Amino acid sequence: MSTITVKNYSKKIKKAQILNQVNLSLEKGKIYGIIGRNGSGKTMLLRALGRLIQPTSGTIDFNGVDLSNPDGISLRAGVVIEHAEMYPHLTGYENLEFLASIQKIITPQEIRMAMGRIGLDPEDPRTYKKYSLGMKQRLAIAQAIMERPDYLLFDEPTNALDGEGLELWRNIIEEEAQKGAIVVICSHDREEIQSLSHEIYTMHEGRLEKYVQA
Ligand SMILES: Nc1ncnc2c1ncn2[C@@H]1O[C@H](COP(=O)(O)OP(=O)(O)OP(=O)(O)O)[C@@H](O)[C@H]1O
Repeated sequence: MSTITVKNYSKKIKKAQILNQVNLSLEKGKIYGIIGRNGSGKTMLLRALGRLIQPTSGTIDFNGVDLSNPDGISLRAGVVIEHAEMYPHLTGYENLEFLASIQKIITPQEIRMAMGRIGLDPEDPRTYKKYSLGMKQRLAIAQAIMERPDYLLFDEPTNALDGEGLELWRNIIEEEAQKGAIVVICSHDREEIQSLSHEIYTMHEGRLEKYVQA
């Protein structure tokens, strides 16, 4: 079974211990929820999983192979963490088309499908700067799923979504997990996390613990 394993992962920035000996094992096809207060380290953990930061100590491996030295491993992450960098003068579709031109692994039809799954119209002539916050969030979700990632990382992905957007997003993550993706979601919204996740963890001052329901 494909597994991502985080072992004793710590991250210090200046004197602050942002992640403290984090251990976590993520399996294919499962949805993981992480809850925690502002500043507890959730985003930093997602950045670690997305390999956007390097640990001060500890490792992340995929099926036993260290991901900091990932020769020969093809593991695609779909990430919705920070405000996505998009071109303001391009339409949503044109932005995704540009991003897809980097890896060249998907067709225009697949870009359109990804947009359709989250309720965006690929033919919408509006440029990104005219998008509402919720539309921007939907476009970031479309970008994250369009290249069929092996794992998906979402940081508070739904705070600007309306009811319809939320429903579409929930369907997407359930479908992606069923297709075999690993999905990790960080949120303050305990109820949302509880309704979606197979396993839940709490983050507190950089320490991760399994959440045991009372
Ligand atoms: N670039 C940085 N340099 C120094 N400290 C940082 C940096 N980025 C984040 N931090 C600190 O790391 C800690 C964890 O931040 P993080 O963004 O992971 O929290 P979070 O749990 O995602 O919070 P929120 O719920 O507000 O999004 C915070 O104390 C924050 O101030």
